[in-house]
Amino acid sequence: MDQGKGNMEETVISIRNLHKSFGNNVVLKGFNLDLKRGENLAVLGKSGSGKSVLIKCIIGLLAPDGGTINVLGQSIPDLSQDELDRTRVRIGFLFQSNALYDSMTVKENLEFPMRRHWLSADEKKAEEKIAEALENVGLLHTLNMMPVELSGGMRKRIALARTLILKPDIILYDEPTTGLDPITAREISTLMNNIQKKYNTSSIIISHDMNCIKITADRIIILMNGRAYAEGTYDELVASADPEVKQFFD
Ligand SMILES: Nc1ncnc2c1ncn2[C@@H]1O[C@H](COP(=O)(O)OP(=O)(O)OP(=O)(O)O)[C@@H](O)[C@H]1O
Repeated sequence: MDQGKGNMEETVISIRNLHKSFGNNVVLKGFNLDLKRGENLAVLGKSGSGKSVLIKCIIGLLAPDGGTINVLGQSIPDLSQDELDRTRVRIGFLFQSNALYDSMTVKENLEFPMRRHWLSADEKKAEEKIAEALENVGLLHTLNMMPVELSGGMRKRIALARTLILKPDIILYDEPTTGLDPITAREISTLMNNIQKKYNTSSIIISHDMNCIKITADRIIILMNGRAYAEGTYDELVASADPEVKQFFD
C-alpha cells in the first residue's frame, strides 16, 4: 500500500461480525471490514453476494441483525435519524442510479446537495465550491449546459463533482464505470484516484470492472458466503492459486 497517501492508520469504517438475513436468506454471516483514511478498498463478489446489502448497512438504510458498524467514530445502528443525517453528509455516493436532474443545468444540479443540507447560503462561496468541483473533473466549461448535452462519461463526471461538493470523508462507489466504453471507464477510474489523492478520501468501490479495480483499489476484499473470504492487493489476489479467487480474475 502507498504510505504517502496520508495517515493510513486512522480507521474510518470498521465492521465486525456483521450479520444480515432476509427471512431464510442469510446474506451476511460474520463479515468484517476495515477502511483506512485515504484508502481505496474494492469489494468483489458475485451477483447476489450481498455487496449492496453491505453498503446499505453502512449508510444505515438497513439495520443489521448482529455485529458492529462504526463509521467516522459513530455506531451507525445506534444513531438517531438526525445523527444519521449528519454522518451521511460526510459520505458521498456515486451510484449507478445517481442520475442528474435533466431539467436543471449542471450548475443547478451541483447546487442541489448544498441546498438539501442547507449549506453555504453565501452565493459567492457556493459558486466557488461548484467551480472547484467542476475543475476537479475537468468540466468547468459545462457550468450552464443541460445534462442532455453531455456524453455518458461527462454525466458521470458531473455526478462525481456533485458528490465532491460536500467534501466527503468517504465516497461509496457502486459500479462507477458500468455502461461506459473502456477508454471513458479508464478516465473515470483515473479521476477516482486523483480525487483520492487530492482530498485524502477513503472509498469503498463495488465494481465488476476489473480494470477499474486494478487502477483504483489499494486493497480488495472478496465477499463470499457472507464473509470476507479473501483479502489482498490486486497483484496478490491475481497470483492466488485458490480457484474461488481465480475466477474473478480470469
Ligand atoms: N430489501 C431486501 N429484502 C429482501 N431481500 C433482499 C433485500 N435486499 C437484498 N436482498 C437479498 O439479499 C441478497 C444480496 O443482494 P445484493 O443486492 O446485496 O447483492 P449484490 O452483491 O449487490 O448483487 P449485484 O452484484 O447483482 O448487484 C439477494 O439474495 C437479495 O435478494
